[in-house]
Amino acid sequence: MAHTLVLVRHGQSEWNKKNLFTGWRDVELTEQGRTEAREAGELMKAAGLEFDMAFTSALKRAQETNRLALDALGQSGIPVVENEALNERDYGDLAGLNKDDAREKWGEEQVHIWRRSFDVPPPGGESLKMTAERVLPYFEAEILPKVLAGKRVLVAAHGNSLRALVMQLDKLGPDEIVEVNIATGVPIAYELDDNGNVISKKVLVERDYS
Ligand SMILES: O=C(O)[C@@H](CO)OP(=O)(O)O
Repeated sequence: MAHTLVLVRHGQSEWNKKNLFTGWRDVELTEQGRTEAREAGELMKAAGLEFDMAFTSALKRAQETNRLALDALGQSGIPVVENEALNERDYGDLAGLNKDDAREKWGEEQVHIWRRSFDVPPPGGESLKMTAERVLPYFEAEILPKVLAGKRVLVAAHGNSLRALVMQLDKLGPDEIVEVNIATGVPIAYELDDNGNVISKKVLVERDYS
């Protein structure tokens, strides 16, 4: 039997729009972000997807995306579990800084290492590896067992918490995940087998990363 697991990153946030490092800062969606969230719901509906439950982070940009997508799907009544294990990676001292200003100050290469290396944390923050070390145990303990028990599950979260999940599901190494970017509001629909291995993966829309 094929099990349904769909990942969706939140829609554009106020700080995505302003090009600021965000991390655990609890910023709002923009109007465009709300539209992206509704469109994600419509895309999932058009793909024939339905859910029994949803997981989201403790941050409102993911929670609102989840809510708007489920509304658009006509599934706003399903149980939703919120947990900070699914939060964006903590950007530490970079949170609130402009990404272009940071490149000017520390150089293109250093900022790229902080943003996309696997195990180099930004100052005072979390690397992708550290993020994965809290996302994956939560996934294994709380999400995957529900999926394998037959629940169709939506996970609405963040660029880097979802990269950790994609790394695990797609069996990517540290050198491969650094190339993966997950755009706002894009549903990634997986079918898993009874052992949690991926049978199929569909990215429901192409969108540029921001
Ligand atoms: O600022 C952030 O929290 C993240 C996601 O928007 O940025 P990055 O593109 O560096 O992963």
